[in-house]
Amino acid sequence: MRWSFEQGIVKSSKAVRGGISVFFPQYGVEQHGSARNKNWTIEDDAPSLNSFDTQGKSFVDLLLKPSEDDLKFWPHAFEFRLRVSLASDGSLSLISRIRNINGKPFSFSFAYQTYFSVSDISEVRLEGLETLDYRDNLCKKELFTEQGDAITFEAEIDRVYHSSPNCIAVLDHERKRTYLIRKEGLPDIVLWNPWEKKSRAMVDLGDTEYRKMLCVDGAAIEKPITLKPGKEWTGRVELVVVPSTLCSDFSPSKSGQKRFRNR
Ligand SMILES: O=P(O)(O)OC[C@H]1O[C@@H](O)[C@H](O)[C@@H](O)[C@@H]1O
Repeated sequence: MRWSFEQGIVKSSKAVRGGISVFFPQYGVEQHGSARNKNWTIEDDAPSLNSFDTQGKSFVDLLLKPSEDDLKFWPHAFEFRLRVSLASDGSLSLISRIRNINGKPFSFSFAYQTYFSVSDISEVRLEGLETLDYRDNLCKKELFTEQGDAITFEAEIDRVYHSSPNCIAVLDHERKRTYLIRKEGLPDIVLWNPWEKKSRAMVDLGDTEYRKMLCVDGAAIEKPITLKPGKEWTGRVELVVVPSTLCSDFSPSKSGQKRFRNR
């Protein structure tokens, strides 16, 4: 499901290109926040979650707390718990819980930067973002409105779509498979593909690897989340792969009305 770089560079202080990265506490600033470059600890006795998030799944609980040095750059104490779960049907879930353990409120933006592996970017169609407003990072974050058609890809793209439905579909015609992205607490979707020219300038991306990937990120960016002291925010994403034949009656707008768990 997930795309990973072929000839990238792995350094502990630098995010790996591919897979899923967590952007926190600031999307678009200083490498999208430091969370993705940190060493997380495994938490054996994480505070419990709804039983739906555990049943029939293998999972690991991770914990991130800011160090003294981190607090010099972003002076807000927090506990960030991340549960990564794999269900027997192959679906992958990430549940982030961020708690303010500060004396004062703080605000943050967030994204699960998710690299999907595709047969070829020209074979991909994305459904669920039709007619939505988006900010185009390639046009000074200007606001535009998407047309009524599913999105296809012919050039570099770097956009943040607002108020998106809770289910988005990425259809890969050649592989005849569809990725479903179900999310909760994450109103925005980031779409990113660097295309050819930018790929050539990136040291951790092969010159033609952009054709084999598409980033579709569940996110909270346009309206940052504000957390009062002691409060906790939760943002979930679930990634499912299904044969495209099973998706013929798929409608993101209908699915978006449903709660994440009522599928
Ligand atoms: O190279 P990075 O830090 O992983 O970021 C890749 C891209 O991530 C996307 O989410 C951003 O919208 C882009 O602007 C950015 O270029």
